[in-house]
Amino acid sequence: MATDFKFIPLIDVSPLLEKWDHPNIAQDEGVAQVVKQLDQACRDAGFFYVKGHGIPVSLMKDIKNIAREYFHQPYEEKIEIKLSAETGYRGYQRIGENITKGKPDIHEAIDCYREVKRGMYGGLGDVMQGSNIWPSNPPNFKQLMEEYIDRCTDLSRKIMRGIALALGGSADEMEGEIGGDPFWVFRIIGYPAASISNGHDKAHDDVGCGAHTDYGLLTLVNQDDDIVALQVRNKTGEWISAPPIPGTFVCNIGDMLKILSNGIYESTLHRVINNSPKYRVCVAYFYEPNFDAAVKPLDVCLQKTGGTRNFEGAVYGKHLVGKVTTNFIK
Ligand SMILES: N=C(N)NCCCC[C@H](N)C(=O)O
Ligand SMILES: O=C(O)CCC(=O)C(=O)O
Ligand SMILES: [Fe+2]
Repeated sequence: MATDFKFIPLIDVSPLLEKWDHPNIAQDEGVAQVVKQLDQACRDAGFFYVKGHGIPVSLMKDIKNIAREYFHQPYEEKIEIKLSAETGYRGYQRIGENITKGKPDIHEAIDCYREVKRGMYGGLGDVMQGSNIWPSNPPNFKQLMEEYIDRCTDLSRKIMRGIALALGGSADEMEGEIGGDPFWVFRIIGYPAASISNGHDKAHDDVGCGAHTDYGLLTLVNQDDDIVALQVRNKTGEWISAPPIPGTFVCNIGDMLKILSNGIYESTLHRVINNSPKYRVCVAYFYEPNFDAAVKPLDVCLQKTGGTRNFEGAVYGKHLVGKVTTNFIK
């Protein structure tokens, strides 16, 4: 992250969503305002809240509540959809099974990915091969989550158009070979309430998710309304809270956008600490490049940064597989 930001800005993206496929989008005054705010937020913090996003707040709430219902079940029920290498790393992981920088994360989760069919990306796709596994309870879980995922994909594509303009590119700069057929990752996460010891409440600073960056282009975080737990690191190393703002998404930049922008934007470190006496639910949608995209700095960003590549290129699918295969305790 480039600056010592103290808070995360809130952006109303509705003017961008109204004009997202307009041929003269770059000339529109309302869109230009949104683009300017996106650019500032991406440079300063790599994080921003989004409102005016068009996803019904009732749906945002429903999926958190249905996730809460799922996590509330006994372990034997939850483990019916166990994540393993055989399921293409899809399914349920118990508390402490995901590790970040060698330490177990104090969260449980269901991981989902866009479907990968056999041979779809040659050998590159083998590890991720499979379709999502959904719990049978609550009964409408799959249907609701799939509807939500579709809406997040659509919203992310439109926000990425604004970010492409912010970088000085054309609106569809991040489509085609880069993200025309975007891969996505979806995590339904539950963080246990802070533990109580010696008969009195004591926050233990259990790390719900250790400091990390996200892997792709753009993340949409839908977090519980009443718990402050997500923290974002600024340039001096201070942890800045991203408190819930009901009805909004917390958005952040992933590693692939850092490379594409040649470092004009960075993927900011963040972590989760749930010190509240309540169980916290968060549903995170990750919009990523095409699985087989060879990601390298965009020409327009190279020109702005003096012409030298600040990062090695990366094949997105390889980056993902590298993470996924080292994220779990054996
Ligand atoms: N798909 C994404 N971005 N997942 C974020 C989880 C981050 C924690 C993971 N153990 C890690 O170390 O990356
Ligand atoms: O729980 C949160 O607020 C964010 C989770 C997160 O950073 C992630 O899953 O990548
Ligand atoms: Fe994250």
